[in-house]
Amino acid sequence: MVHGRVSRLSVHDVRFPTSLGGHGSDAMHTDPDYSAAYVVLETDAEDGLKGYGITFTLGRGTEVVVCAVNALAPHVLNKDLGDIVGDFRGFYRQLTSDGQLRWIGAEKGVVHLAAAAVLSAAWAPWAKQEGKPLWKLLVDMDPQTLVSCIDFRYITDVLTEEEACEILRQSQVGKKERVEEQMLAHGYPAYTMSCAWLGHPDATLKQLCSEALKDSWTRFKVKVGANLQDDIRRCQLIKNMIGPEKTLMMDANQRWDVPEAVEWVTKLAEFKPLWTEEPTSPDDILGHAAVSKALAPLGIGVAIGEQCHNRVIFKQLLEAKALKFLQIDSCRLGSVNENLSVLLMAKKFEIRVPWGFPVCPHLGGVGLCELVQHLIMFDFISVSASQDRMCEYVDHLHEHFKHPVLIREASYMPPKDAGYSTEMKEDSVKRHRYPDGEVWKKLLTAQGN
Ligand SMILES: C[C@H](O)[C@@H](O)[C@@H](O)[C@H](O)C(=O)O
Ligand SMILES: [Mg+2]
Repeated sequence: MVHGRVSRLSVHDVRFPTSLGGHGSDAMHTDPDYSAAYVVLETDAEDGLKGYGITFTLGRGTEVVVCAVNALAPHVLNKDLGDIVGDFRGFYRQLTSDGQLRWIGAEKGVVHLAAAAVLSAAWAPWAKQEGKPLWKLLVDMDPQTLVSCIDFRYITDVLTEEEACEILRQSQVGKKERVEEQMLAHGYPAYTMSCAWLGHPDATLKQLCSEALKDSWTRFKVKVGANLQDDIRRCQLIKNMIGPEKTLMMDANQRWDVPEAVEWVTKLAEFKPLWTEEPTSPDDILGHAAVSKALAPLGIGVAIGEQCHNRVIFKQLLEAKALKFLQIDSCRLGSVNENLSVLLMAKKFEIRVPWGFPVCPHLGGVGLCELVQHLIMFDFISVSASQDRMCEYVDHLHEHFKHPVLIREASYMPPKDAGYSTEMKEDSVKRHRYPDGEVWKKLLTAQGN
């Protein structure tokens, strides 16, 4: 079991100027600078153990998340990591139920993003001291211990602790084969979002798409939603390049009202997208149900999740059959703890619909690929055992991580290094710290700031 008392919490505002190249841009987030509130927990453990946690942001506003992390610090400081992970449910509850801070949450928005980073910073050393990558730590954990990390508050009407344990027990069958014959041999299938950000001109889109085809990618997502004529032109362009056999998905990032979403996507139906992502506000469960119902006859599913605050929203989306593809996000939800509850709920709800709510996580951001890869490995091996899932991939900023993702033949290969892959390179953090890192000093001076 992990040990070491948390002696210091530091949190860094780390930003990458991705907006300069239009990378990461969509119909609502036109100039994202992929950024992170990066948490480092130092301990008094003799091995010099540190915990690294990350939450993804878009540039401005990272300083607000940094503030929220600092506000949560008293819940972590001077605690023994063994006590934290030994009662992970209690620690999750403590962070998310702070009697004053919960008023500006609770379990949503900035404080929840901050809680996710702190929780991840506690998961990372646990895996590290056990000498396992996080996915393996989860896969090897006995069901009782695993569910003891989950806060079931607000979801016991659809998933109890006993049911969650039962799901995990049942999926013991075939686990060894899923690890060895599937994940270690072939990895977890992925799709690429890197070619078709909204701010990419057509020439860039073409070039990136042809490179992706050469690299064996068979599934592509394109940003839509700002201008219908542009969408038609860009979808046509991609479809011409990838051909009818390869898969296309569309992502509107909450741009439309409900009727507008149905009308707009119907006009793009000729490109046969597998899904339309975030057609409208992520808070509008019934709106998504209406869009799902209207688009089902066209064979287009609804995907949503990257801005769904917490497990309660997912519970409702599942109950209302408002989505077809469920997109967890390792930082939007309360780290591994809350993601586990959503994975298990998706499994529980599987029997309600013929398509079974495939979990296809969100990864468009810095560090998300590094984190979520652990969750999908665990999901496939210990929960879903389902072959018809895929995970997003974006080809940005991996070089800043100590243990970057490894993609082979358009699949995520299981990470081998012990830990949660959350640690960034010291030099990258130093150079990209906002506003005093060398990269920003130069940029801000050039902009006359
Ligand atoms: C601002 C971000 O890049 C988003 O556009 C991105 O996360 C996106 O929605 C995605 O699905 O990858
Ligand atoms: Mg998206």
